[in-house]
Amino acid sequence: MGYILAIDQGTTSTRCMIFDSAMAIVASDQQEFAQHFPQSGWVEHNPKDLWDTTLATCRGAMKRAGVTAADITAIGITNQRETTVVWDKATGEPIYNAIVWQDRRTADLCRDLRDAGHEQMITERTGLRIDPYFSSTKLSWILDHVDGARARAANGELLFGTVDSYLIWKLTGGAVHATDATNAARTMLYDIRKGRWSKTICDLLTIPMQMLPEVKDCAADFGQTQAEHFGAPIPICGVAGDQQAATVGQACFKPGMMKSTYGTGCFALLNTGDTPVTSENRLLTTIAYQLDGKPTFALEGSIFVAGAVVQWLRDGLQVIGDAAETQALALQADPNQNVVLVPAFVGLGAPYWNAECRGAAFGLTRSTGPAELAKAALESVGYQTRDLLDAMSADWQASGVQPTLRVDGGMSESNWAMQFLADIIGAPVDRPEIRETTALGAAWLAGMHAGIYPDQAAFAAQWACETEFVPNMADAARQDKYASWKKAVQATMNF
Ligand SMILES: Nc1ncnc2c1ncn2[C@@H]1O[C@H](COP(=O)(O)OP(=O)(O)O)[C@@H](O)[C@H]1O
Ligand SMILES: O=P(O)(O)OC[C@H](O)CO
Repeated sequence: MGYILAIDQGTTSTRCMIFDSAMAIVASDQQEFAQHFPQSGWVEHNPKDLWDTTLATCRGAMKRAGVTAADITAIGITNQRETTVVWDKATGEPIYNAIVWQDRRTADLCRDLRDAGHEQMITERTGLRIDPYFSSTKLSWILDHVDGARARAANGELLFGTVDSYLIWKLTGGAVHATDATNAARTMLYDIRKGRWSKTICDLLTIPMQMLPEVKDCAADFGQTQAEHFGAPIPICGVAGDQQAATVGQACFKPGMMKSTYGTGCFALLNTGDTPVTSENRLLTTIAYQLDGKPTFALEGSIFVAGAVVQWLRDGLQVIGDAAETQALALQADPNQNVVLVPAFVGLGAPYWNAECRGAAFGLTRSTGPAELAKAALESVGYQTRDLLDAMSADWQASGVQPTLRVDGGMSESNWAMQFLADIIGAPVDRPEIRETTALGAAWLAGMHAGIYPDQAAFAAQWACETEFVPNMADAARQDKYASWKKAVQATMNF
């Protein structure tokens, strides 16, 4: 006993990490899986891949750690959010691929909902904007496009879930159909103030409420895994969407604390305490975590393309062989070229919310090469974060945002990108010693619920900074560079 297994089911890979009783990582395993792009702007995953990689990485990590199910006290699950799965209640078989959070296929349906005047009602309840990003219109699309699905759903034959729900269902052998409040808050079907599914929105989208999972706290009993998966049952005691798990893992427990995670996309969450703050600046209001029945709220800025721009340099343009090469390239770039890259590959998220525009590069010359493009790619992530932080400060002026930004995720490994981030936001950027904050957050939720990990205050006291990036750019240069970015974004949206 004494180990916690954290499953981190992300957009491009599934990871499993085993933490010991002191919350140190003793082993991990990771598997990538296929991304499917059936049409422009569409992104799907095969749910079988999500499940298979979950099982394989859990077993792999257990083997590496030399532990059996009997050694594991509890499982914590964290997941790519919003991604939508619908499956047959009797067989557990999905009726369609998982529609991924990045997928824009429901842009028209979202426009229709806005044009019909539903945005205010939906935002008041869910804290979200009407956008294809969230689960509800993806669910509606599946019910409309899979033969007979609406009727079967109405008949109680189909279940809906975000990826956490689907994995819980599979792990427990269909015994538990549940999610946690943070994942529910991303569906655009959940009333974050009342803490229950919104009948009004379900009726509007003709979604039978019986297909929705039960909503629990982030630290709660989510059932036990079937013995056949890992050799003996293991209780599932913690669940949170990946960005919320990172907020927990970064110990952003006090109002005003903020983290930004740089994976495929970038997601900044600002803890606003027990009050859901309505954004005047096109940010989202969401649940940061829910413990003992009490939600803590956050303002969230979601950027769809962060590390993905580096993947594009590697896989699309093939100008780098590995993500880490961008750092050396950025250092070699000609400082006199002002290349601005707007990576709107799937439109733009916060604070622009433009589903239709696509990416653009400005300031290209004949001597622009991989170095300048790599630099512009890393800079684009800093600029997008600045957009979010400006919006957060404007929304939360009275209470005050703490000046330091805690960062994590794959791209936070890049010292160059993190230094540029500090420069362009004009505030310190703190990178923690434990970079696997998402898995750590899920592990802590599970371990705390199981009674083997410290309470919130003691956990927060353990957070340790590895590097603080201090701003080192003249104000005038910062203003000039950011002004170029704003012009480039406008031009991209006008194109
Ligand atoms: N050293 C690096 N410099 C720049 N980008 C990086 C670096 N290492 C990883 N990345 C980017 O970070 C992303 C992977 O981060 P990760 O947190 O694993 O993402 P996800 O959970 O979304 O799959 C990739 O998009 C990759 O391009
Ligand atoms: O898989 P990630 O880490 O890119 O996170 C995806 C987000 O949860 C989408 O909202």
